[in-house]
Amino acid sequence: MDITIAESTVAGTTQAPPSKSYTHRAVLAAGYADGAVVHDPLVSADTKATMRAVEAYGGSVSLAADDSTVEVTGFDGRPGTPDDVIDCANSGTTMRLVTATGALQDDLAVLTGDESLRSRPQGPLLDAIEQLDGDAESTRRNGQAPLVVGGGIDGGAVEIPGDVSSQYITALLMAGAVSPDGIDIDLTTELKSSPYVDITLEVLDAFGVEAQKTDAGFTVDGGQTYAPGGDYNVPGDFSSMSYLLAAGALAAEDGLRVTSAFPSAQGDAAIVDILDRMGADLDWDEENGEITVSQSELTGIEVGVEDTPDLLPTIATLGAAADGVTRITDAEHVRYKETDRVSAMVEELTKMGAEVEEHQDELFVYGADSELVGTTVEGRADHRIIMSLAVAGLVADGETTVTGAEHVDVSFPDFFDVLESLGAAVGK
Ligand SMILES: O=C(O)C1=C[C@@H](OP(=O)(O)O)[C@@H](O)[C@H](O)C1
Ligand SMILES: C=C(OP(=O)(O)O)C(=O)O
Repeated sequence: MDITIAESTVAGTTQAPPSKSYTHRAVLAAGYADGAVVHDPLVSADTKATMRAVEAYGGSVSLAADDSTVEVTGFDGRPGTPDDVIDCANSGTTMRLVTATGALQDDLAVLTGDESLRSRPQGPLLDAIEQLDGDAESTRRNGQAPLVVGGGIDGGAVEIPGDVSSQYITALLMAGAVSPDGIDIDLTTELKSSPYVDITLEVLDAFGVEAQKTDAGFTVDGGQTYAPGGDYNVPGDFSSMSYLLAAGALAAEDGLRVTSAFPSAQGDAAIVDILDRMGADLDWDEENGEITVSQSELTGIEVGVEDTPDLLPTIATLGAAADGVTRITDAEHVRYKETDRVSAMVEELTKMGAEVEEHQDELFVYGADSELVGTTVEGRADHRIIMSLAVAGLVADGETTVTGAEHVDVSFPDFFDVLESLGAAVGK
């Protein structure tokens, strides 16, 4: 489905969607427990993949008709052998987290996903499972899915790089807690995306599971039980909020208010500081979870995205509409996402008339001396590329067409309805 956005303004109040990262973890933690009710879950293509995986390992998942809760009956620390292949669809988080679950059962589990997911790196996690004497294979022996895992790991010590994906660490911590011996993780390189491990520690703590940072990495004791029968509330998603706030900073002449913006472990809350540094007129009422932002003259800044990879597309769009140079550094791991998002943003913003320069781990966006121009841009079946380009479309001259817009269902299924309800000129 192609979507067109014409140059337009936004105004009003909107609620941020629930956090994808917290929903994945809460649903899986409930699976590791004997069950829990997750309130305000994100119901999206990616989180549904995690729900399917919990069912494949022997849990059951029941979503309220209005999506307000998901009731999980867990497999209580002992995943069963799946009856069928687990389809993780487009979700890296699902694949990584439930690969480690699969290593806990004695038989074999097979995990696959869509073309994008089958091109993403899984090798370091497979190596880690092998270090724990589990079975872990890439069927094509290229470190990518389809994967086959099993072997009933007991736990132990692993060495793993930290600069490919933090999701490997999350996966090992969540599974390690119910392994007999626990898992000690020694990071062989610097950890990127580290706030996502903080989110994991926060969710584990809420389920009564202890895991810690160590000098070398992280550790989790084995033989723990995920607390049964609890209720878990999912906070709003700051990565999703970044598109709304960027839309506000670029196109809300009369201001835009975003609710469900309470502080949490999410690194992507950095979008508030980034917009502030770029000169946006913005206020975060942390107590009431509300951010207000108005259209502002933005200036380019330098931002490192080592902890906030999912913000790169949003920042690139903001940079293209700002004056001066925006330099986005520490971005190499952003190439391992649904698409290579560094190249994707360079190529698509260039089509819109922006001047962008790509390096292996950074990118320079030279602020628009002339206005961005509407044209057809490829969404590349990547939700974050689609949403960022749609926001750029709000300030581009004429009409911008974004291809494959239905892929926003991965993290923000009603993104275009929300944009339209705020007054943007969206054509479906
Ligand atoms: O654990 C998570 O919920 C996530 C971790 C990050 O990935 P990496 O750790 O692979 O950078 C992030 O990009 C992804 O959208 C969600
Ligand atoms: C990279 C992302 O998610 P995942 O790794 O779960 O596919 C994302 O949501 O931007």
